[in-house]
Amino acid sequence: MPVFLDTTAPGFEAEFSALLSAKREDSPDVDAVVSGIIADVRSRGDAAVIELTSKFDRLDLTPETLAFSRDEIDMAVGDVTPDDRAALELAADRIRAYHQKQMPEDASWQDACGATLGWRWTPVSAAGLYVPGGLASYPSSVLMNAIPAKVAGVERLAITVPTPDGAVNPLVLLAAQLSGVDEIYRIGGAQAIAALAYGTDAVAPVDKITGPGNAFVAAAKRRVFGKVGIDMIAGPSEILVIADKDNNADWLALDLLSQAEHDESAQSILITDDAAFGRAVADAVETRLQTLERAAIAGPSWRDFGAVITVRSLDEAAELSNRIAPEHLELCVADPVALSQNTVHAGAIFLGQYTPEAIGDYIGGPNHVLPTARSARFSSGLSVMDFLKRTTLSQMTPAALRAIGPSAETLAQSESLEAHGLSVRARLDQLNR
Ligand SMILES: NC(=O)c1ccc[n+]([C@@H]2O[C@H](COP(=O)([O-])OP(=O)(O)OC[C@H]3O[C@@H](n4cnc5c(N)ncnc54)[C@H](O)[C@@H]3O)[C@@H](O)[C@H]2O)c1
Ligand SMILES: N[C@H](CO)Cc1c[nH]c[nH+]1
Ligand SMILES: [Zn+2]
Repeated sequence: MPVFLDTTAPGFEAEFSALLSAKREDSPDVDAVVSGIIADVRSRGDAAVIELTSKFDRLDLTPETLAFSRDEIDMAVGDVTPDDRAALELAADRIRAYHQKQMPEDASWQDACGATLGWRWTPVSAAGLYVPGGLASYPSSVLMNAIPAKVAGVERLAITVPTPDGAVNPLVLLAAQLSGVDEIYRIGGAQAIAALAYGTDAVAPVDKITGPGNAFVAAAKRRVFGKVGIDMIAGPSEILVIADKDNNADWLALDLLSQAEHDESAQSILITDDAAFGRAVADAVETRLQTLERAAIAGPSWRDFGAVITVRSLDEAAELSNRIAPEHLELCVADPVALSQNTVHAGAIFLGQYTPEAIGDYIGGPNHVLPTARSARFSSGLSVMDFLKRTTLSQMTPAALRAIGPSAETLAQSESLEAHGLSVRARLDQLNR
């Protein structure tokens, strides 16, 4: 059973804190394993990647077969049904349209002393996109990573996706084709992240790695950060549903299970102002678990990390939501827009009972790679900005240098940085001659 909490009950604060701090991933063991894998890939390159892929994905590769060939991709994509293709194309179009609106503008202006200042956005040259493939395969994650990169103008896009036992989802390959990916490697886990970061003979290194994955992938991204950029650590999925009693309990049960089925460490929480409705949703979850094919994953996730919290008011629900800072927040209440004004820490908000979170996972348009583990307090979901860098621009005229240069010289002296001051002074002396 998930935990049932009530804000009016004694001991609520302690139980709520325990829920917030529940350890759901990244044990020290994982980090030790990952550190060994990265060191191995750095020293033995393709040989290590091949050996680890055989061990973890039960797939024997050679340096030549690490990447899918064009023929393999064309052949697999040829098997995609027209309905699947149409759905993926619609998703790609909607995700592209949404992300195009995120493109920031360059800026340039002349200030009062005549200096021209501004900034310019440029894309990273090469991005590596991790597509999870262990417990499920994620064509949608290909679109969510590759399309913003392409919109940003990234020149080279490489995907890594594990294919356990060699099983490939042709939609992953089609999604890569639709979004303009250049290379697809059938490797996963920490070895894939290490290959993208440090390069091997078969995999050229990239500048930035994005994409979600399990605890091994997350630990590897943490470790390679600095050598390459990373987007975030997107861990096991989470959903928080805030609902009043005027909802369909079965719909909400399915929404909770939609994230529970990703991973045994996923977290699904319902907050409601009606205790009886909370019970009804929990019962509906149990009923659905009896027939759900992925109950083996969703069941443990719901029972170990799930929660139903009864609150006195929706304002109190919003306060708790901000403390949880969930990856996904569904607002199934009479006025979701008004409530959303108060829910400020969440990766993505889904407004109203006709907006199941699953719409956002696939087709809504916004990105589904989102901050987890309470990091929505300080970070945002994947976007075009993750593939761009902002370079500042400054141009002084002689008059501008005369106006502000002496202050630079003063500040350089205060830091005892002689050459700094002299580099300004030399120019001022010349101008004053
Ligand atoms: N936040 C998001 O946007 C988002 C989107 C999709 C999926 N997800 C999450 O991504 C995760 C996907 O996980 P997954 O496992 O299905 O796929 P995955 O591709 O992340 O991991 C599979 C790889 O893990 C490695 N691995 C497995 N066991 C290992 C071990 N004992 N030692 C070393 N390496 C090992 C293997 O190399 C394997 O190829 C889930 O947690 C899901 O919730 C998140
Ligand atoms: N809900 C996941 C992010 O937590 C994304 C996803 C992909 N496919 C289905 N769902
Ligand atoms: Zn999902």
